[in-house]
Amino acid sequence: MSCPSPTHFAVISPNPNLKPHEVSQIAKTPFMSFPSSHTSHLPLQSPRNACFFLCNHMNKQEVTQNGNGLKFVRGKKLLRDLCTWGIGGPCNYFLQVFNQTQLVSAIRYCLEHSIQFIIIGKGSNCLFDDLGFGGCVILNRIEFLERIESGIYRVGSGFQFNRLGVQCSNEGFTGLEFAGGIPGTVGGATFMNAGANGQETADAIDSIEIVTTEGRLQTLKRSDLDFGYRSSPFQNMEDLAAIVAVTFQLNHCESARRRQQEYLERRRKSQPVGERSAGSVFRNPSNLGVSAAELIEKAGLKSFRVGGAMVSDIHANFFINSGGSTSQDMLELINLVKEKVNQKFGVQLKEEVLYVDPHCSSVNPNNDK
Ligand SMILES: NC(=O)C1=CN([C@@H]2O[C@H](COP(=O)(O)OP(=O)(O)OC[C@H]3O[C@@H](n4cnc5c(N)ncnc54)[C@H](OP(=O)(O)O)[C@@H]3O)[C@@H](O)[C@H]2O)C=CC1
Ligand SMILES: C=C(O[C@H]1[C@H](O)[C@@H](CO)O[C@H](OP(=O)(O)OP(=O)(O)OC[C@H]2O[C@@H](n3ccc(=O)[nH]c3=O)[C@H](O)[C@@H]2O)[C@@H]1NC(C)=O)C(=O)O
Repeated sequence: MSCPSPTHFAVISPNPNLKPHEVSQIAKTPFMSFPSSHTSHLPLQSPRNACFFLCNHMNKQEVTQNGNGLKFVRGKKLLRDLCTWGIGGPCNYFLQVFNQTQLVSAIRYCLEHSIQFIIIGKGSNCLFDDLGFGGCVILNRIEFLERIESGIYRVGSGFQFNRLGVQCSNEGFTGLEFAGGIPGTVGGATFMNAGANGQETADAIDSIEIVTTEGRLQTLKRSDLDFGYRSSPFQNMEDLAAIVAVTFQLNHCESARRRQQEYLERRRKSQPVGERSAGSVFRNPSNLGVSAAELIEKAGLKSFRVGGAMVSDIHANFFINSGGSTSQDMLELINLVKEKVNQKFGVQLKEEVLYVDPHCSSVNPNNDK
């Protein structure tokens, strides 16, 4: 399906049966439940209609300002400019927040006006839809870094994770060397429990500050939280609005800097750095002793493509937007690869990337709990 432009949205009639509360309803839908041509399977009262309904109002007002002076850009911001895959249509509301006060204010505004919202960092683990997103995208720019004491860093959730990894390693602390090449934010890495080279984000965390959907601030101790491979309690936390800051506790280590540079070098050789990707598309299957990439390569799928979406010829678990990939191309490629790997090896791959439904919150389809 081609990407409708904002003007295209404007001529589509809203569904007259749709009530405002249905538009803002949070409906978490697993990635895997989307067939490759899901648009043709939608029932009439689907949230996709809700998206048309919202988008139909887009261009009337370009900026909405809330009581605290926050400016929401209306209907103009393209999601493809906010993610590493470079895919995605317009979002109905968009704003950037630079501190906790702005974040809380934005969340309250969305809640009071029944506008569904998502928080994004670098968009390095997201697949947006060509239809865009009918709610509000809040871009996290909370980027402070405080050195509390030796080896203890309190960092804004919008701080670049790779920058943090390089900085801590250069200062002689171990625990985040792997972060050196990860294109996300501290918030995204904590939410996903990002990992590489045998290290994981959660292992370096001391505490996490969050805002709840009621606008309350809470500090959670790492020792009270249950993290797993690419999983965090935040993926299932119903009253989480956003992670605001994370405190890391690291140990001194002479070789941290060298190790960080080695990891980065290894990444440059084994991954398609510089291409438009979202990192690993699938999680590695647990307890099989084989990686998702190996299975995809052995199924003969390196360089396999659907439209502008392509399996990387460098690393088979990286799918590339080789130019002009639509969200549909990428979804179809993901589904085809899953099918073929399942047919050949009887292994059901599970996505690591998150699909942001145009009318729903993004979801992690593979929460292990
Ligand atoms: N190992 C590697 O080489 C790579 C790893 N990655 C992983 O993906 C992560 C993605 O980071 P990033 O690009 O910043 O994330 P994204 O902008 O891609 O956001 C992905 C999702 O994470 C959640 N999220 C992000 N920030 C916050 C926050 N502050 N509070 C609460 N939830 C948040 C949101 O989920 P929701 O909308 O459901 O709330 C969001 O939809 C990386 O840090 C890493 O873990 C990505 C690429 C390569
Ligand atoms: C990129 C991500 O994280 C990466 C992380 O950077 C690397 C490095 O530690 O290890 C994981 O990849 P990975 O398991 O594919 O690691 P690699 O070391 O590249 O490959 C594992 C095995 O697969 C083989 N391999 C790799 C690529 C390929 O095209 N074909 C292939 O057969 C390799 O030879 C190796 O034997 C993380 N991915 C997951 C899903 O766990 C991400 O999360 O987005």
